[in-house]
Amino acid sequence: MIRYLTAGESHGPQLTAIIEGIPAGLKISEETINVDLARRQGGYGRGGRMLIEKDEVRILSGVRWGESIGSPVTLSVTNRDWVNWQEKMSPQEQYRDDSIRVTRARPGHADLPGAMKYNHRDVRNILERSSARETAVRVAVGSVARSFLDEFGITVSGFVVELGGIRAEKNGISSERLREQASRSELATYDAEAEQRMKAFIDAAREAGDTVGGVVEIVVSGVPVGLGSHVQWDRKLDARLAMAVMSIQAIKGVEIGLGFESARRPGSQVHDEIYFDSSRLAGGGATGFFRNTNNAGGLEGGITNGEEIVVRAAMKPIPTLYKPLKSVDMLTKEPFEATVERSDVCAVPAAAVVAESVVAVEIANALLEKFGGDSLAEVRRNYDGYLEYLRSF
Ligand SMILES: Cc1cc2nc3c(=O)[nH]c(=O)nc-3n(C[C@H](O)[C@H](O)[C@H](O)COP(=O)(O)O)c2cc1C
Ligand SMILES: C=C(O[C@@H]1CC(C(=O)O)=C[C@@H](OP(=O)(O)O)[C@H]1O)C(=O)O
Repeated sequence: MIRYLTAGESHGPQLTAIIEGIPAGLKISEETINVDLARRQGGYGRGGRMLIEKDEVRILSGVRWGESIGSPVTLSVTNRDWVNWQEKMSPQEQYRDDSIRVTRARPGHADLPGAMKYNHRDVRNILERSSARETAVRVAVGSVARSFLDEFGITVSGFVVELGGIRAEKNGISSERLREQASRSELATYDAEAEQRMKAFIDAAREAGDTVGGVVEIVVSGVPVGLGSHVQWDRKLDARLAMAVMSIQAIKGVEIGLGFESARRPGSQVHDEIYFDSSRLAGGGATGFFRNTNNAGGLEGGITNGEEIVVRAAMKPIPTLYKPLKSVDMLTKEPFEATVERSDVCAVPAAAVVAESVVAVEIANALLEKFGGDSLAEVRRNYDGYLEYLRSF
């Protein structure tokens, strides 16, 4: 079972994660993690902060000579912007300066409920941690989970499928080609024509001082039948995926497979009919059972059914706008219009990478729960034994 915690403020010295439960013998490298960190930083529509940061991970424990040793893995990502905030974010009392308190709570942020809950008169004590800067180190954690999944031929891909009401069309293209096209896109989408219109939408929002949200889709390929369980609410893999994805800043909706659309259709147009073809087994497939549709998004009863897992998430528009929103000063109770120095206009492509990462952690966890072992070799033995059994089912 993988557990992890993150720590760190947006303008503090660094973000840190400690991951517990990575089996021994897994190849983990800073270079591999950095590829995912760079992917998260990219994407059309981001603001000035991304010009300052160049995220690179440091592995501080749990890895020796390129492989996990079974002890907790500590990862850290430096905040380059911290040099500009050393005194304002200092842990030392001598730097206290009440004149720089932030007392104007921004709508759509954790600012006001957080300040009220934690008895703060300075919103900075809330916003520093509620910021999505934290997702940098979550992506580093996800990257380790991905390396683990790679060992079992499981891939996790994220796409922007809708932005500003513009939908990306798959047009019958194979999953592999979709991934390839998305990897070349500034918006992590696979539809070049839709991408142009999406970019124009972002440009128009920026001009208008407004912001943009969208929908991301995460596809997990190569998952065996039988991860997750129907027997208890907190073992259902669909529930765990929903929680993980919903925990990402600004995500307001999660659906699996057809999701909300399934509520609009009759049952005959929703459920994926079951077929069997023994030649699939002869051809090296894991099982002879198959479906011609995947409206369930790879999950039935909280258990993987061997089809691709498909999770979609709705991201609200970035809450800090150049076009001011009304709010009230926490101390004076006077109304004001929230102003902003810098902010993203759109971070949907970044959210796709973050969602990939949190999904990867949940899938890795479900795999470890079923095939658990303290070393990669042990997990693999358990996995191979199960696959062997499945072929005879
Ligand atoms: C990758 C990413 C980047 C974000 N960038 C910004 C930003 O620049 N400005 C902003 O106001 N919110 C940004 N957000 C959203 C806020 O962090 C989020 O809306 C806020 O913390 C409130 O949390 P909630 O929307 O989950 O309720 C970003 C979110 C993500 C996932
Ligand atoms: C730093 C990141 O995203 C930040 C998330 C964020 C927020 O309020 O969530 C606000 C912005 O930070 P700042 O206020 O420093 O400009 C974004 O840049 C990042 O993704 O690495």
